[in-house]
Amino acid sequence: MPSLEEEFFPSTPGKIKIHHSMNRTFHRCFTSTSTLFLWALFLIALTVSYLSIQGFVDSGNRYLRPRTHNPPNDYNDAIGGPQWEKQIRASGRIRRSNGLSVLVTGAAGFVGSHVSLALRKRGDGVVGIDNFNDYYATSLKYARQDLLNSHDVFIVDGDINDSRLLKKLFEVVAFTHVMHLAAQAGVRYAMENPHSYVHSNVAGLVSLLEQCKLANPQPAVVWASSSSVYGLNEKTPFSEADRTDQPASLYAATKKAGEAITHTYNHIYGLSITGLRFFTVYGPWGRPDMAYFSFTKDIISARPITIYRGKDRVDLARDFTYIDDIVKGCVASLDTSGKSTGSGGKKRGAAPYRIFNLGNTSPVTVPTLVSILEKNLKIKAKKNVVSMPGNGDVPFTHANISLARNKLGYNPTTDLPTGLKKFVKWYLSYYGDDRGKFINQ
Ligand SMILES: O=C(O)[C@H]1O[C@H](OP(=O)(O)OP(=O)(O)OC[C@H]2O[C@@H](n3ccc(=O)[nH]c3=O)[C@H](O)[C@@H]2O)[C@H](O)[C@@H](O)[C@@H]1O
Repeated sequence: MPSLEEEFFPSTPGKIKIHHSMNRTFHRCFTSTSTLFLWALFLIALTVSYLSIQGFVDSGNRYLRPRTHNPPNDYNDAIGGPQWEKQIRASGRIRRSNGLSVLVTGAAGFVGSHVSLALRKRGDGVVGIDNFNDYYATSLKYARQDLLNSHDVFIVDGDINDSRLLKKLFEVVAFTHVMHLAAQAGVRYAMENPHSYVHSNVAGLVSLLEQCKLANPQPAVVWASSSSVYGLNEKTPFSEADRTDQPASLYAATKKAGEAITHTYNHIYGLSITGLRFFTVYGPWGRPDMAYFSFTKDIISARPITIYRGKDRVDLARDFTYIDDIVKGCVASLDTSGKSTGSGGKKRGAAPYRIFNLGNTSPVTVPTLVSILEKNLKIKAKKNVVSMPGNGDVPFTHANISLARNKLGYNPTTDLPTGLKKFVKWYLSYYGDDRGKFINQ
C-alpha cells in the first residue's frame, strides 16, 4: 500500500523536492480527526467557490457573445478572456504620433470596412465591432473581416445593444473616437422588417451613446445619418439647414431620430457629435441590396431588372457618391471633431455638434446608371420600367456640400462612370467573370 505521503506526492523527480516543507506541514495537520474534518470542509468550500466563479465566467461569456452563427475564422474565441483582451489591445494600439484610437461599429459593413482600413493604413488604432447579421450575404462580411484581419484590425463579433460588451471594450481601450456605422440600412426593407430598424438605429445608438457618455475620457462620436432625412423636401440641392421633418420611410425616420438623440447626448453630457448624411454610397465591397449592385448581378445573369419611374414618367435620380470620397469625409470628420467635454457621465462644458452632407453634387438618373453598367459589362440589360411603388423611395437627391467643403476640406473627385468602372472590375474579380455563361438564355 502506498503511504498517504506517497499518494499526495507521487515520486515524479523534481516535484517532491519542491514540496518538501509543505509535505511536512501536511503530515502534521492530518494527525487528528478534527483537523481532518476541518480540511474536508475547507476543500468543499474551495470547490464550491471555484464552480461558482466558473459559472459566472461562463454566463458572462454567453452574455458577451450574442453570436447567432459561426464565422469561418474563429477570431472571437473566449470573448472577454485574456487572449481576447490582448487582441483588442493590439488592434486599438496607436502606431503614429498624435494618432487616434477608434472604435468602428459596423466594421464588417461596406463603409465600415473601408474606413477601418484607411485609419489603420495611416497608423491609427482601430477596433471593430459587427453583429454579422444576415440582412445580406454574411460571406461578404466575413471576407471584409478577413481583409481587415490581414491588416491587423480585429473585429469583435457582437451587437451594439450589448452594453456589457461595450463596457468591456471601453475598459480595455481608451478610445479617443467612435466611428458609428453599424445600422440597419436600406430604404425599402423597412416595410418588411420595421423592428430591425428600431433595434439597430434607435436602441443600438442609445446603447452606444450610453457607454460613450460614461467613458472617461469620453470619445468624440462621428456617425452615419442619411440623405433620406430630407424626405419629401422639395427644395434642392439639399442643405443641412433644410427641413428634415417629413421622412418618407421608417428608415429615414430612424435616422432623423438618431440626429435628435445624438443632439441630446451632446447637450446633456458634452459628447462631441458629428452626423454625416451619406448620399447613396457605392463602390467595391459594396452592399448587395443596393440597386447598382443587384443590377450588375442580374445583368450578368441575364435576369430582368426593374427600374422605378416617378410621377409623370420622370426618371428617378440619385447623388451617387463613391466610397473613397466618403472615406475621406469620414476621416476628416474624425480629425476635426473636437473633444468631448464630459467624463463619467458629467458634462463639463459645451462640445461640438455638427451635421454634414457627404454627397457628390451631381445627381444621375437610374436609367443612366443602368447604361453605364451595360457599357462596362458589355451586356444589354433586360429592363422592366414600372411606376415607383409607395415604398419609402424619394424621387431625387442632390447634396449641397459647401459646409463639408468648408469645414472638412471635403472634395469628392470620382464621377459615376469612373466609380462604376472600379466597382465592376472588383465585382468580376470577387465573384468571378461569369459573363458569357448566360448569353442567349
Ligand atoms: O443615400 C441614402 O441615404 C441611402 O442610399 C441608399 O438608398 P437608395 O438611394 O434608395 O439606393 P438604392 O437602393 O441603391 O436605389 C437607388 C435608386 O435605384 C432605384 N431602384 C432600386 C431598386 C430597383 O430594383 N429598381 C430601382 O429603380 C431606387 O428607386 C433609387 O432611385 C441606401 O440603400 C441607404 O441605405 C442610404 O441611406
